[in-house]
Amino acid sequence: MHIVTTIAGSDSGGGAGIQADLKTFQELKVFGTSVITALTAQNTLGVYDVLSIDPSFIEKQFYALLEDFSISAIKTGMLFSADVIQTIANIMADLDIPLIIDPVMIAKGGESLLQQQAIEALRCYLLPLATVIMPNIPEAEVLTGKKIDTPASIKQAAHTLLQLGARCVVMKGGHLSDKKFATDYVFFKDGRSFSMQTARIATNNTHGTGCTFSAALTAFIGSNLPIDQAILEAKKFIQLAITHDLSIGNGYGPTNHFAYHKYKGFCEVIIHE
Ligand SMILES: Nc1ncnc2c1ncn2[C@@H]1O[C@H](COP(=O)(O)OP(=O)(O)O)[C@@H](O)[C@H]1O
Ligand SMILES: Cc1ncc(COP(=O)(O)O)c(N)n1
Repeated sequence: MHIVTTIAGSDSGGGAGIQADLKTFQELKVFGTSVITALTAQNTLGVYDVLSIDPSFIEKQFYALLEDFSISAIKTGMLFSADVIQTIANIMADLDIPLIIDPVMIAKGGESLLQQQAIEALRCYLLPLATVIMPNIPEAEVLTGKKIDTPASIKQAAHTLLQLGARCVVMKGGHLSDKKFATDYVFFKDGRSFSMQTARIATNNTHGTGCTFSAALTAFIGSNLPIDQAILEAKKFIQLAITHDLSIGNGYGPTNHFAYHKYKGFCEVIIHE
């Protein structure tokens, strides 16, 4: 049994954060463990409050896992503050475990999940430790300080993130204006790149898409799938979770974490090398 860890915030609404990650891990048959960085009072309508967890207690959670388990992959989601990022980075720097970073900044409803002062800490301390960083377009713009709206600017931003130390960048295209396709762009340190294109689904039920995608990638990497295959299967997982949405709640509803097993033979992803 492969054991993986999510370091993220709790979403009381169950569609994003720790809850989305553990549901995804369970579906992909890895044993999920967690380090909770913050609690949110949240549903599909919005984030009503955030309670940050003291970094010393975050450290205790992390060390408790490391003492007892052989962890095969770790992901980070909502980290909230510079202190938390520094704490996680200090521990991660001594480990030889693949790290998948979802640089969560803003919830779908517009509430901030990362303090402004934490952006520099993310860039300087955590990003250089990334096996894969998977920003959405607004997050990549914040991390690189450049507007991203053309294929050339996507490539340029990915290269900036690779130069900062990440080994692979998955630029998620959900926020691009393409009405027909949802395209993600993958770039590796060795110069290789490819894109993955799926049909764009007309739905507001996209709460937790980034969390679910990065949790699926963590599960596949933690199960020793080669990285290209892990990224492709994770894209299928999120595409099916969006396609077969659940219509839960009255706002931006969650994705369907059950869909992959039922429909995985029926997901077309167009790859461009
Ligand atoms: N309407 C949609 N239809 C299909 N895939 C989507 C849709 N919106 C987002 N995605 C996909 O979901 C994943 C998360 O994308 P994105 O929305 O860019 O990130 P985030 O959830 O972090 O804001 C990506 O693989 C993206 O292509
Ligand atoms: C605790 C927590 N973590 C992350 C997100 C981002 O979710 P989304 O993928 O919808 O941007 C969230 N809303 N809440």
